[in-house]
Amino acid sequence: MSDHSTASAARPIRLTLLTGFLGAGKTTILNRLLAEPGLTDTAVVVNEFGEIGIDQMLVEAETSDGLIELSDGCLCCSVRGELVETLIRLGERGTLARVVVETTGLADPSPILAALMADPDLQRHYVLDGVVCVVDALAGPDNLMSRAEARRQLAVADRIVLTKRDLAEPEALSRLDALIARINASAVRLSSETSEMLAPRILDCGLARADGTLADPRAWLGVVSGHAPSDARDAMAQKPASDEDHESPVRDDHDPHHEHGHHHHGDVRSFSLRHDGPIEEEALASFLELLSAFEGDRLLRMKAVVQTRRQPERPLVLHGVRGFLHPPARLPAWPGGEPDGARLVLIGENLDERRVRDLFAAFTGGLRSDAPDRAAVEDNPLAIPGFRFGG
Ligand SMILES: Nc1nc2c(ncn2[C@@H]2O[C@H](COP(=O)(O)OP(=O)(O)OP(=O)(O)O)[C@@H](O)[C@H]2O)c(=O)[nH]1
Repeated sequence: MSDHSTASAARPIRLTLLTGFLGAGKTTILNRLLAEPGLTDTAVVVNEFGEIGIDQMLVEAETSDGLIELSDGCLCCSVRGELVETLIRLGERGTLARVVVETTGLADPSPILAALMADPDLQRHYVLDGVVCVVDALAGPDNLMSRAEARRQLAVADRIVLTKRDLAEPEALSRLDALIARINASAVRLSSETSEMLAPRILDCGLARADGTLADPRAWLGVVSGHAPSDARDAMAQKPASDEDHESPVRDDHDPHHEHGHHHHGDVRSFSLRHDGPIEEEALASFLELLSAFEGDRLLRMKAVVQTRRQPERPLVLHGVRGFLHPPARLPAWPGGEPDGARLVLIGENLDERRVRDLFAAFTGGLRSDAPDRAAVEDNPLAIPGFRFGG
């Protein structure tokens, strides 16, 4: 890591979360990233789970002055302790431009994301650049079918890097493709086999660009993408879940977090909501409030770009993890000058897609004949068929 004093103290540090199931190839990808030019003023935080030192030895020597290793167990369980303190300490140095946190293969990344959104000290120093999930093409399908952590890691990703394609049979690859499409259709996918540099393809994928400007929100949502071989162009047009889609739920048989109150036996999937034209600010706020109250625990991640009535020329950007909503941001203008209504991408575990769609329809005027209307919902949110208090 260079000790440049050029890094602006006022500019937030971009944080990348590098996740992926045990043995997926995270350290291999990290080593490759760090060998590429341009990763100056970067620190790497590695969490180990009972294997202290092993990954540190694997991460190449020239990065060692920027490598911090955590050792107090699973990152998702200790997130409010050592990781937060380490990140704050790094932030206070004032010289860093980027931090990459490699999670253990068993970590659920969403508490880490939620801490980033909820902790004022972290917010002062950091902006989330993105979540990169490494998926092993050989073991990936089985991991995704049987392990909740693997699904959660994939679900919250902005970028998915497929490794070990060289070892996988074509059938396994197409099974993996289908699982990824179901769990997270909007993330950009790429293969580690590429000879291209990885950094430009997996870093700087958040809304805040390195130069302080804002990226195209549609690319951030996964609506457009110039990178992926199987990008998310169609993700926004995904069909609503049908009963058929639930025929083979991906189940968790070995969730080690059951003692910590994490959900398991979950069906993790993504879907999107779309509204043409602007939405009233109050209606949006009410929708989000109810979404958070009733489905917050099951919402792993939500991203949205919304045209609102009072400032239709300035898109509102929303970013939520579980019950936490990042402070909404207004972009100066619509990319290309064309307002694009409202687009929301929701990724959840056991999320009731039908109820969320009904709720959205109730607040945006797109009512179906069998859905509650907005007045009824506002008078009595519990009137929504199937909603139970406390979700
Ligand atoms: N054939 C093949 N092997 C790979 C590929 N990527 C990684 N590996 C191998 O897979 C093994 C695990 O890779 P790591 O990078 O240590 O995986 P990890 O996700 O950091 O592992 P944990 O920290 O244990 O969760 C190593 O032996 C790598 O050399 C790939 O694309 N093809």
